[in-house]
Amino acid sequence: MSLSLDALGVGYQRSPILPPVTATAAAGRLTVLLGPNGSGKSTLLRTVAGLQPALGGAVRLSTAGAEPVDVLGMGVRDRARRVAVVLTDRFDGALLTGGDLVALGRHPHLRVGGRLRDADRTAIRSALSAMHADELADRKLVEMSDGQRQRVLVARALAQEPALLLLDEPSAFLDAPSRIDLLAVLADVAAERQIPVLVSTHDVEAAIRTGQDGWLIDPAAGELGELVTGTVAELSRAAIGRAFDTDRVRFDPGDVSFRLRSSPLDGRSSPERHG
Ligand SMILES: Nc1ncnc2c1ncn2[C@@H]1O[C@H](COP(=O)(O)OP(=O)(O)OP(=O)(O)O)[C@@H](O)[C@H]1O
Repeated sequence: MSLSLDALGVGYQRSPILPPVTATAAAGRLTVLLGPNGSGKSTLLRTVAGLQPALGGAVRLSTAGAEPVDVLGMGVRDRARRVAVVLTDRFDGALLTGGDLVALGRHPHLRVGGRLRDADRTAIRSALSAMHADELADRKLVEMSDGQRQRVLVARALAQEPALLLLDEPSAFLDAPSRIDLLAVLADVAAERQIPVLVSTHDVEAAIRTGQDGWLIDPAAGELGELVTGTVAELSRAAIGRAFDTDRVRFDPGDVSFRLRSSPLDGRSSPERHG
């Protein structure tokens, strides 16, 4: 199952914020969506997910040997079965347990009456396990760290058993090691489930270390910006710098990090210890 955008029109009130987007995200691979603040990552993801109207074009899911299906033309219930979305909004359900929350992911698959069956319980367990969150099944959300809560939110999306997983900035509240770890787990999920996983992130360094393919929005290219695609290694060589560099900060592809053009740390040898 791969995702392809065909001249997808992205914008608000009929005004595009990007040129028509044509790109693919392969099954089994983690595709990271990168771009500076305000470049259009969330708007693009929301449009792919069908959460806001496309200004034109198509979003298709293709499986080898079968006709591609048009995501934007699907009914709401059908789309909920195939496309899972994790957004940045804080989840308001603090008294639910992790298991309760993940069970909500089964909702599109339940029959009238909404009782969980064995297959649903298996999907819930497998989603928690894929996110290394088995021990959170009985813990209340209010008693979880941001990182634990994020894993359970992603597990809820996996419990949908989607053909496509979309995540908007899932690592926003996480520390640096947890950000890398979450992206690495998402790469495993893509490989194990053989689905495309498309994730937007501000953490370019973690994305390059863990992602496989990238979609990069370069807002300075052309009138409306440009979407550049490639492997993360290809993007990091020049395109990341073109999109993100400023007068004061530049991306160093050699050690995959942003640096001040003149750093106050230049010439300092090691931290001083006190006490
Ligand atoms: N509801 C809206 N109506 C009109 N324009 C909007 C709306 N929401 C966002 N925009 C504009 O669309 C552009 C892209 O915003 P978007 O939130 O998609 O960018 P982003 O790359 O996700 O940003 P960030 O990295 O800061 O989260 C911005 O210029 C923004 O001002």
